[in-house]
Amino acid sequence: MTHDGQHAQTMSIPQQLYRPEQVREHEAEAAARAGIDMWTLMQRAGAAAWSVLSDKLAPGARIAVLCGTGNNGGDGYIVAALAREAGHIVRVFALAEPKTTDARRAWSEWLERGGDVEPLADWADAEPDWVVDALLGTGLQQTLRGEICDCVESLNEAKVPVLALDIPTGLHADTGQPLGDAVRARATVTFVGVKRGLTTGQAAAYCGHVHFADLGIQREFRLLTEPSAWYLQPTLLQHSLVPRAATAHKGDAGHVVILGGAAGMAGAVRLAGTAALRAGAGKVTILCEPGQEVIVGQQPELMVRGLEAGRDEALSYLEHASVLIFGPGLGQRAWGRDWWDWYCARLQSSDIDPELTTVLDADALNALAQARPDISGRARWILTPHPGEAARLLECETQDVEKNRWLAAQTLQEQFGGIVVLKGRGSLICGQEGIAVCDRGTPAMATAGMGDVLAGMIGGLLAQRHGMALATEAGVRLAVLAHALAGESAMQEKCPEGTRGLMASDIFDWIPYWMNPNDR
Ligand SMILES: NC(=O)C1=CN([C@@H]2O[C@H](COP(=O)(O)OP(=O)(O)OC[C@H]3O[C@@H](n4cnc5c(N)ncnc54)[C@H](O)[C@@H]3O)[C@@H](O)[C@H]2O)[C@@H](O)CC1
Ligand SMILES: Nc1ncnc2c1ncn2[C@@H]1O[C@H](COP(=O)(O)OP(=O)(O)O)[C@@H](O)[C@H]1O
Ligand SMILES: [K+]
Repeated sequence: MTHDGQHAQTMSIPQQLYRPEQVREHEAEAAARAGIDMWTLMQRAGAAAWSVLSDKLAPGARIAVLCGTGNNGGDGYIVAALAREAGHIVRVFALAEPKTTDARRAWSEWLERGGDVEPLADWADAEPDWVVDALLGTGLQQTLRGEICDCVESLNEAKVPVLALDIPTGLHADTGQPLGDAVRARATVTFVGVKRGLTTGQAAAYCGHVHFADLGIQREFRLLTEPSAWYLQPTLLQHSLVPRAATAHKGDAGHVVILGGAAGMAGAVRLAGTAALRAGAGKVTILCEPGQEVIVGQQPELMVRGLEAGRDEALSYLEHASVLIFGPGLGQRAWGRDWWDWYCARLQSSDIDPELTTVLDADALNALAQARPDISGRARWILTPHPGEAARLLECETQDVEKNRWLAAQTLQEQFGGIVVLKGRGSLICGQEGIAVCDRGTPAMATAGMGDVLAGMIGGLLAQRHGMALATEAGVRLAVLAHALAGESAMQEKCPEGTRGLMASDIFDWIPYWMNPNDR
């Protein structure tokens, strides 16, 4: 067995993400164009996985390699052989004999070199320091059952560190949802193209750190198929958020108008308004329920006006707005509902410019879900639903949204137009340019008001987009990414590795940090 070192290197996740079928369909042709056969590709996959695993092991470590009957199992036999060559104690446990030609070759080479294959159910006898999950890769077809399911369950219970090959067994490589149960891996090394299911849904709970190995065929593969999604990386902020001109004045940085803040919920508009300012908006005006001005006005940079619902005075603010954020703290009482009706009517009559970039958030999304007015596509909407709001808009259950977040985001975009941000771990941004995913952020961000801050950041950044030569969709992607990174930084500052106790307002100080990536 050759150790193909040159192509065994792993790299950071590239921007291009693919559906698993794309990888399956094109990997053989890509390999052929690169002048290698599938056996060589399998050897490279095994070597790449070994290079990740070997960094984690103490000398003489015990390793259990769990192999399925497909090519994923084939990769496993190769890792096993390389680990043994390196002097580790390696035992292989298999579901059954391999079924594919290449996997059989890897299996027989393992046996020829004196390796043994034991029944899968006995894996725990090895008392392993690390387990290699080579049970199922992209060939997973249905919910895990029987022996494989028992094995995954016992593996997760044992809490032993696992390196998953290509994808943790049981995780759907497109949706990032476990089919029944799935392996909770410490790390995953994925091959040829990064499957987009590694970046959203439940993936973060199963994949651990994701490594990527292109196996030396990336160039050929990319020529054969278009990416299905784009992976957002912090470097994007550096490329896109150019410094403001030395001669800038506040008029260049746009005016954000926020409509919301009913009695008892004024905090939401205050959070959104402050976030817009921290994102760099030139000025921010809040239109809230009369009586709430004092709460909003405690942030002195915010301009604030209490307005009874349906007052056309609001039009004079919107005429001078670069961006409208409609919905934070709008509430579901008459005040909020009447503003929604007013908005729909004024949009219909073009008293509100249909070109006005408008972030619809929170209760404006609930109003949209209930009323379903015939104005979608008339406005430059950016919808920012969390999965619950998305379910209301799609008239389904939250779990249906989570089952396939790509599909949910795409369907919302088709139904309502504009740009859709489906929030939650692995936030998706879907618009004319396709779908992008942000898998940054922390569970500490699952707290009240964090969505208001995001709406504010989107509005604040888009208000400046002309000065920055930034397209709207690109601006939304950047705001989502900067929001997630600001959340990570704020939690890191309070308690490295912490996951609770963050407040939405804690991230304000980190917004300028991520909005100025070129200035550091
Ligand atoms: N062909 C090659 O040389 C290469 C293959 N690669 C590996 O090959 C994998 C894909 O290989 P395969 O297409 O053979 O697929 P898998 O190895 O993922 O598994 C397919 C086998 O599992 C069975 N199966 C599917 N769902 C099941 C379930 N729920 N319960 C029990 N059994 C189930 C199928 O009937 C089939 O026998 C990739 O994920 C990757 O790890 C990569 O290493 C690249 C190179
Ligand atoms: N586990 C998580 N990982 C990463 N980001 C998260 C996580 N949970 C929540 N977030 C982010 O925090 C924000 C919460 O928004 P939302 O649910 O609208 O909260 P609220 O309505 O209370 O303001 C979203 O941007 C979401 O993507
Ligand atoms: K696997």
